[in-house]
Amino acid sequence: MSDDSARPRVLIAHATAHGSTLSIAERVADVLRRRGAQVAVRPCDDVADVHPYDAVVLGSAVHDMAWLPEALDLVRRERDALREHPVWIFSAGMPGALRGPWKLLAGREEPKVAGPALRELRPRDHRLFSGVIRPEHLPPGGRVSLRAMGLRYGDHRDWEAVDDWARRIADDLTRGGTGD
Ligand SMILES: Cc1cc2nc3c(=O)[nH]c(=O)nc-3n(C[C@H](O)[C@H](O)[C@H](O)COP(=O)(O)O)c2cc1C
Repeated sequence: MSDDSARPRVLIAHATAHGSTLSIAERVADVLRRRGAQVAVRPCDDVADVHPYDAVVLGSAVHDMAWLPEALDLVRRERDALREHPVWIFSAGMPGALRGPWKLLAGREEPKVAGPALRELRPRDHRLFSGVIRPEHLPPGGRVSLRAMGLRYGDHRDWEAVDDWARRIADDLTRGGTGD
């Protein structure tokens, strides 16, 4: 697609504490750009207005079963405008770091962590991706409880899962899924 007016403008807003949510946002952006979209990747705090965009992808790291405050602020601030847009949301957590019975937690966590965004924005889809978790990210108390859960520290990002999700978004946009 060479005519810019025909290329969907997509905002990918993210909230990150240690960078893995941003890396997922950038990966989604790469896929969408390859599929012809014009993509801006911005921290949630820097998003003043979503009106210039045709579609929005919103992602946050998960701390203590909830999105980071700056992502929740964006949902509150831009709720009405976001509801006029097709929105996809993702969370970056640690399902891939859990073992054994604790893995079951991940399925239960998925709808809970993005609760306010799911309720307020009615997104087309939500994914909980695995990010990166290192001991130095956690307070000492958190390290103790996560050790008890058999947490595996490390980089658990699943790029194939991220690419697959981004391709689905691109397919939806190509089918005219911008709601126009
Ligand atoms: C203080 C703290 C609390 C966390 N709490 C959760 C949680 O409740 N559920 C979860 O799935 N992941 C949790 N995580 C894991 C992070 O969400 C995960 O490492 C994510 O990739 C971090 O994204 P970021 O690198 O963009 O900050 C927590 C991480 C930290 C540092």
